[in-house]
Amino acid sequence: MRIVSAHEGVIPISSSMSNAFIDFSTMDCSVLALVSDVVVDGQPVVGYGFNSNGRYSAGEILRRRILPRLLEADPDSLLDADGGLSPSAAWDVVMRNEKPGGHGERSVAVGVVDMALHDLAAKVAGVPLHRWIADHYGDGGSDESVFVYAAGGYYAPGKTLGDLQDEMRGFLDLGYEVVKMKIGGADLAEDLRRIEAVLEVLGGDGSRLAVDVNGRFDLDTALAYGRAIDPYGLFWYEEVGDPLDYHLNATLAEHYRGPIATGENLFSLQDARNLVRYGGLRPDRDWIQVDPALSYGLVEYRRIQDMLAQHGWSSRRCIPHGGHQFSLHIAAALRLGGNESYPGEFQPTGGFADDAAVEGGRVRLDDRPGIGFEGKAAFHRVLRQLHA
Ligand SMILES: O=C([O-])CC(=O)C(=O)O
Ligand SMILES: [Mg+2]
Repeated sequence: MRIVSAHEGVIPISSSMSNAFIDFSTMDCSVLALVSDVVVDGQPVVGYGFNSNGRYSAGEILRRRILPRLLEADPDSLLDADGGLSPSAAWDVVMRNEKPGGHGERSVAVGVVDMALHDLAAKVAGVPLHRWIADHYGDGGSDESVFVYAAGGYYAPGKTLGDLQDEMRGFLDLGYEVVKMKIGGADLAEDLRRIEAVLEVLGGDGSRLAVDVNGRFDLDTALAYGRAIDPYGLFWYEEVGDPLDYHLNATLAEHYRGPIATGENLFSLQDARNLVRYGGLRPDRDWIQVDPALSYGLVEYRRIQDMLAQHGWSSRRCIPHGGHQFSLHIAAALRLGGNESYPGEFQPTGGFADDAAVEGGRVRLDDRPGIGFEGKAAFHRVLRQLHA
């Protein structure tokens, strides 16, 4: 098989909400279609990718470096020994002449391509991506359903405590059992009022509430909030300091007893390894949130999984950031602990297939070939326009 053309674009996923660090008024996202020469039912098979949420589009890197390398490569160099598309062979091709380190937005660009390659490979094989991953990288099987938590609880102009409670009630009505809200964008007293408002909706059960600081706190603030929220017994305390400040994280882990989660802004094997080496995370309770779409794709994510296993970490301690369908397949096939979900935000990319129902806090995988963007009508319309 051959990739005959690549069609890259940028779409807005903007909104009026904010976390503790950024607002999303100008947030956008790279989208990609890779058209192959394989024809099914009279149509070429096309692989789609996009760059999750929270980092801006990476079109310049895609157009100037990554896609030209892919399209100009000897087509056979992109195939495995059986003649199937090999995302890991393609990874070596698109990363040729790139220095190590300084991952920046390059990892985002490669992640978009890696997602589209995996979508394409599974579609050509005629199987859902989780099955393709299980067969090629996993133990041959996959989890039938995946734990998902509903992320939201952003700051927004005019948003009241009642609005926050309604948002969380909406998540529970959809079938979620664990919800996440932002903190760190207000002072401690105000954030505690917000947390307690959400706990009221959860019947006082802190183990069903995660809070996310988006890297805002210095060490003193991290510890002060930690002392204040400790009695709630929360699901996790997320990305408390700068993502690369491993010492802050390690000090926090010495003082805060509850689970800590981090990793959504670590974009490489090397950064993730440094987190495990120096970040003080505890494999019996903490969570690693590396997002395969932002961090050089599934090819790199598998390297991260191998590294974690070497350090005694179970794959079940990983719950990727991003709330996208790609990681849902990865979570099922690599037997992760779950996946984030965005029932309300980041449209049209956010969320799973239109018919994906959450039951008891878990979502079942469907049988559409590939990632299954075709089951997410509004997003699929955008993706189809790329190569119309
Ligand atoms: O607000 C964001 O950028 C998204 C985020 O941290 C998350 O999903 O955990
Ligand atoms: Mg986060």
